[in-house]
Amino acid sequence: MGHYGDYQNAIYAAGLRGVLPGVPVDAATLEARAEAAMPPHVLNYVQGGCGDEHTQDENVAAFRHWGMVPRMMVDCTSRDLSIELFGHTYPSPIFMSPIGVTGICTQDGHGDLAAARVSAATGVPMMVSTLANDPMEDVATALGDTPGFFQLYTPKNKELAESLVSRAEKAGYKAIVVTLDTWVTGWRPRDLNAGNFPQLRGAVLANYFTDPVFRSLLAKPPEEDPATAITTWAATFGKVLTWDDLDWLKSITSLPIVLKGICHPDDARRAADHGADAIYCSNHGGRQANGGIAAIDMLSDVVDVAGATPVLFDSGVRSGSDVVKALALGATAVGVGRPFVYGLALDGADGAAHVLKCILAEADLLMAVNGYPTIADVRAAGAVRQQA
Ligand SMILES: Cc1cc2nc3c(=O)[nH]c(=O)nc-3n(C[C@H](O)[C@H](O)[C@H](O)COP(=O)(O)O)c2cc1C
Ligand SMILES: O=C(O)C(=O)c1ccccc1
Repeated sequence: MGHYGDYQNAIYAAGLRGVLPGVPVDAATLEARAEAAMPPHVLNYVQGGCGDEHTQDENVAAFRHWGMVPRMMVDCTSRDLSIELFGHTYPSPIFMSPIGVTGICTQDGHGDLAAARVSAATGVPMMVSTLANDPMEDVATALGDTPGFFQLYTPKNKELAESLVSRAEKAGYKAIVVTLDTWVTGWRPRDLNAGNFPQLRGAVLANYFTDPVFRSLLAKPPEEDPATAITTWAATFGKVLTWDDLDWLKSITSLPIVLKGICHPDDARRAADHGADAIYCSNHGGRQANGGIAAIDMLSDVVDVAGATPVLFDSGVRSGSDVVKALALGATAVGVGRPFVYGLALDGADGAAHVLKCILAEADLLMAVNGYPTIADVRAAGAVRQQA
């Protein structure tokens, strides 16, 4: 079996034939290309965050405070980047974070299906947002043999929540990722200045519009009266969850429950004590609250109290070295967010697959050069240090 790092050889070999990568291999050039190519309202929504975007910038910058320490004289000719999660072995330690507007990031409006095909082709799992342009059942089919996760935005209406969860379970998703930090939208100046919020224009509401419970709340089906369907969506969108709700969530599904948005170690301890199946350390990419600490700077504190409960991580991951650092700080798996969407916008499924392959190639080559043949070695004490 080849290594993820072999993608580097493939790029050089193509170069010898005069074929250059159609989508850049690094995050900065990728983002610049996406800026030039994406429709401004979609770009603003994806690229933007809260307030003056200090937290989202800090998420990226803070990775520089952490440095890997190389080991020598280790046989690294073979690397193993596989991980275990919920009793399943995944070939790579990364996943696609849930991105609610994935659907509108391809010109055909079926970005969720394109991302699912990327997952099928690469084996990188996808977290499918509640906010999708195609119903979760269709996205699940496009995932092929790669396991998928369903990200739940818990509606105020509990029957609707239960319906979404039971559909996810029937469709074959392997976990329910409950997002805790987005029952209300944070203050997003770019979208406010453009007066644009995609959901309020009816984008990415397919999971609601196809849901029998949601439809039963409407006098007329969404196809006949979309405006009322959108208002109904907005009225039921976000339930404030408290710890008591975890028992309810666990009671409505036999799937593992992942709590997304945890940064405080006391919350992580409570999640582990209350039987969450995984903790997802994230600050939503700085899209929900500005002024927050970089998520990566909270990761080891969260891991320290999580005990045997796996900790997933995202927010600011832009490269293979970011992935390895998050693994070294104790993450079980690491989410890639905005970069895969930029790849999708630039070149559809091929572009997004390329972005993920580049991140994996860099991670693999870093482990090779740094003398860490497995993720267990990366997690060994001393692999990463905080630096000024
Ligand atoms: C455009 C966009 C839409 C998002 N939609 C969702 C969503 O539907 N559900 C969710 O849990 N998180 C959502 N997120 C947050 C991501 O899952 C992830 O936490 C974030 O993108 C990490 O930050 P990064 O992309 O800067 O690394 C969204 C993020 C972006 C950029
Ligand atoms: O844009 C987001 O980050 C997101 O996930 C969202 C979804 C619904 C309402 C507000 C934010």
